[in-house]
Amino acid sequence: MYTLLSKINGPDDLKKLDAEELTPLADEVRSFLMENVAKTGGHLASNLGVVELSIALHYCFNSPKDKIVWDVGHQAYTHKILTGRRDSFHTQRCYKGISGFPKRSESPHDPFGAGHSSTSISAGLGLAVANALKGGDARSIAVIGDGSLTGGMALEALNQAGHLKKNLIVVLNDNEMSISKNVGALSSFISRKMTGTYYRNLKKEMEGLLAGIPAIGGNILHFAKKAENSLKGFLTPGTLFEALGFEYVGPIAGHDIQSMLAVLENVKRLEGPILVHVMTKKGKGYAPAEDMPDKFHGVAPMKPASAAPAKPAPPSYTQVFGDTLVKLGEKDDKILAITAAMPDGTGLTPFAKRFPERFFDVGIAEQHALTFAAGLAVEGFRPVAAIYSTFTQRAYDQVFHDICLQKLPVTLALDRAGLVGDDGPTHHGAFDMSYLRHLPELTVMAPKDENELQHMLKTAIYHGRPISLRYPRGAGYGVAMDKDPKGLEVGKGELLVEGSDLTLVAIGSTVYPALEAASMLKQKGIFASVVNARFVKPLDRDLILAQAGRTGCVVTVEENALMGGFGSAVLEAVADAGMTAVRVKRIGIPDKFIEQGSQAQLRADLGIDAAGIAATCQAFLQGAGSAHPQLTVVK
Ligand SMILES: Cc1ncc(C[n+]2csc(CCOP(=O)(O)OP(=O)(O)O)c2C)c(N)n1
Ligand SMILES: CC(=O)[C@@H](O)[C@H](O)COP(=O)(O)O
Ligand SMILES: [Mg+2]
Repeated sequence: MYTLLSKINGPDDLKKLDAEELTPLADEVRSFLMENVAKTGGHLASNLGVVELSIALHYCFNSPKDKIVWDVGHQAYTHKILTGRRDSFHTQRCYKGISGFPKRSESPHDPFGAGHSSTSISAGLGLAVANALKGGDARSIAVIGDGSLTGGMALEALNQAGHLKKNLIVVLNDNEMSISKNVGALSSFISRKMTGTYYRNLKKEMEGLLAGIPAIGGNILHFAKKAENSLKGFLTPGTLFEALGFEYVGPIAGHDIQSMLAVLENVKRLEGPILVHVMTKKGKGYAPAEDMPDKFHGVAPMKPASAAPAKPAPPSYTQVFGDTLVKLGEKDDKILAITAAMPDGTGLTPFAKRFPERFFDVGIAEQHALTFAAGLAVEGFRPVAAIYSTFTQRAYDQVFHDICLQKLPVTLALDRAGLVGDDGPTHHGAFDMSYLRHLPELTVMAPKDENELQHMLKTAIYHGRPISLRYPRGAGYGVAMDKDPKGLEVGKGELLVEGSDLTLVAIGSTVYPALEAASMLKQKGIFASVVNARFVKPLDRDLILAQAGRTGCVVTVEENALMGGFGSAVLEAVADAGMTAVRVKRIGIPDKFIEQGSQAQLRADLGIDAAGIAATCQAFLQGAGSAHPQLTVVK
């Protein structure tokens, strides 16, 4: 079935093929991709769109000597398949399998890791400058999508690259899509149709018009033809990139391998910064993905036809967030919603449809998103910025400098907080409770379930000061939802169970597992109190310290880094209160990066599931340390 692909164990094998064999190879790669992603899940449409481009790049350049850096890297499956990972590709994004993104530790053909967008040009430039400093002749190629080009870092890198004039090739993969339709002035400019049929029709009309002018028409037409290049240069994306010091090449057809080979062979011989503009179709080769590239950006593993129909899952935290925001938005037109290129992922699409004038997709621009929100808040609006926890790390200074320092009422809705699963270490929302709780003026909270999420969202929007709430990827518990969201008392937790032997203090996604652990412990004659802390800051010290004083033994649980996280806040409270007799044990994410795997598997590995919590409590009570082995270290 994969007669050509089976011969390729690296780029050197690829180069042994005749150029004419590359198109049938692309067909095989496409089938291989579909077959495997159907089993593992993953990023489909983006990868289908760059099969030919990936083959052309590896046919023309010499990886690993030449450095091919993929932006985000979610579209690097063909790159991986061609660089010695064909036979391990079935493990991509799986527990202990290969990563779904480029990873230096995985292959010499991955010169730079990725997962977060807009880093490839900076990294590619760094590699290029290093190569020049070493007197090398390797080429550095950054492959960036039109969506990722809307990230500020990309523009910062273009700016420096154009200035330095080092040998750097930027391949712009323009499919006019981010996850959803790409947005922004830059996107429409770089994909303008002046280079397509519209330009050709315009040219034909102009020629007819000029030729029709008596006597002098012929001369003017001759002049116009000579001026055409500058007209085309003026009207096409080249203008922008050439103004930044790049040689602009394109746009070229990104599914025509032969023409790409011709262009890339020429580009190889050019010096200085070059931008090759490649037009591709996201989802190419699979009609449903071509028609709905947003829906097929990320796909779950397909259930075998024989599998019993899955019972309907409870609404996800994301859905509850989105629906609650619409409900609150109906009553208050000061509520505005902001996303950084992820309307679907953050659940804001219903709000966008209902209130289009109060919804803003800023592109992959988290820093801008938060300062834009701060500007809106200055004028009395109630902006809600919905950004994944991990991507909010991009905008830490904006939270401090623009929101907290100015005490502005911006709501940070951090989705995908905690362990996200198959996307692995680049995407786990492992740090937000740590990187936010030390900022003055900011309230930090996390709901125990989807019903408490709706109440926390209302609490946040009407809090009138900087505030963040974080919630996990995936379904809620299917708990009964109160009819309307109601405000909570800020800084107040709740005592769920009272016990005498130890106090379990949990927050967010670890509250229900803590309750379950308490039941397990009760079977063993150990009676634990369970506190739903609700707030990392301000912590409900009265409640927690009262329970700590009663039992003398506290175990905290969080789906966040232990370093500076929620447990640290409890430790500080106990120490500040001088309660030297109270023993505290913290359960959470140790000082390591956590690899990919299912959320359930990773929670079990970390001991933040019910069984792990119960085991640690029992061991702690009996004076031992944690009952859980250390995590494998991510190399
Ligand atoms: C900093 C950051 N924000 C958001 C994301 C989520 N994300 C992953 S891919 C993507 C869209 C990328 O669009 P583009 O670069 O055009 O690639 P395509 O999928 O079209 O090939 C987004 C928003 C991310 N990976 N990193
Ligand atoms: C590559 C990328 O960053 C996004 O596609 C991300 O994988 C989406 O994550 P969710 O599947 O949790 O929305
Ligand atoms: Mg794109």
